[in-house]
Amino acid sequence: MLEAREITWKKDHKIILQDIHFHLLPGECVGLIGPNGSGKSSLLKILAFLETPTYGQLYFQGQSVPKSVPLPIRRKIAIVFQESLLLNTRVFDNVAAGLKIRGLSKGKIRERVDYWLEQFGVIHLTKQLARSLSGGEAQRVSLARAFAIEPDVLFLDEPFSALDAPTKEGLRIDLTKVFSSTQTTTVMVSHDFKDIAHLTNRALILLNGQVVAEGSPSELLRSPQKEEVERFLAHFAS
Ligand SMILES: Nc1ncnc2c1ncn2[C@@H]1O[C@H](COP(=O)(O)OP(=O)(O)OP(=O)(O)O)[C@@H](O)[C@H]1O
Repeated sequence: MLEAREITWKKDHKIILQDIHFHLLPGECVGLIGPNGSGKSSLLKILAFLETPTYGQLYFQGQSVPKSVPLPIRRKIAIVFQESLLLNTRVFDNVAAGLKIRGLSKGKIRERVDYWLEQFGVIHLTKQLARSLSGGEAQRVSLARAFAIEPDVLFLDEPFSALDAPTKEGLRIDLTKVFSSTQTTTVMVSHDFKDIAHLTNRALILLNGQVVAEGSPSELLRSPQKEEVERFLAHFAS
C-alpha cells in the first residue's frame, strides 16, 4: 500500500531521519514509537506527503510518488493530529467537508456523516458548533471526519495525547472496534506503548531518527533486540 525506501530528511543541516525503510500492507495498523524528538512525527509527515524527504523514495499503491504529490493521491489519505483541527462550523459540516470536495451526493454525504458520528458516539452533537466541544468530543469528531472519507491510508499523530486518562481509554476502546470492523490501513504515532499494544499489529521503534527495532508489540517486549530498545521499553513495564 505504502512504502518508503532509504528515507533521509535533513533540516537546517541537521539529520532528522536517517535511512528509513518502511512498508505498510493493506489492512495493517503500524505504530511508530520512540522518545521525544526521536523523529516519529517527522516520519509520519513524510509518509503522509506533508514533508519532502531529502533522499529516498516513496511508493503509493505500487507507484513511485513524485515530489509534487498529485491531488488524487493526496485525497486517498486522511490525517488526525493531536489537536483536533476542526473548522469553526457545525459538527455535521466538519465531517461533510471532505465528502463535498470529493463530489459525493447530498444523500450519500448525510448517510456517511451520520454513520461515522454514530460509530464514534457523537451523533447527538451533529448541530453543535465545533468550538463548543470538549477535547474528547472534538477528537471523536476528527476521527469521524477522517474515517468518513474512507481513506486508503489513515495517519494518526498522537491522537490521544491531549486527553485525560478516562477519555483516552474510552476512545481507544471505540477506535479498536472501528479498526476491527473496517481493517483501515493505518500509521499511528504514539509515545505510549499501551496505545501501540492495543491498536497496532506491528511497531517500529525510533531512536535519534533511526529505526532501531521492529516487530509486533508483544515480540518487541519479549525480545527487544538491542539494549537501547530494552531501556526505552522498560518505562512501560508492569
Ligand atoms: N520543520 C523542522 N525544522 C527543523 N527541525 C525539525 C523540524 N521538524 C522536526 N524537527 C526536529 O526533528 C527532531 C524530531 O522531531 P519530531 O517532532 O519528529 O520528533 P517526535 O519523536 O515526534 O517527538 P515528540 O514525541 O516530542 O513529538 C526534533 O529535534 C525536532 O526539533
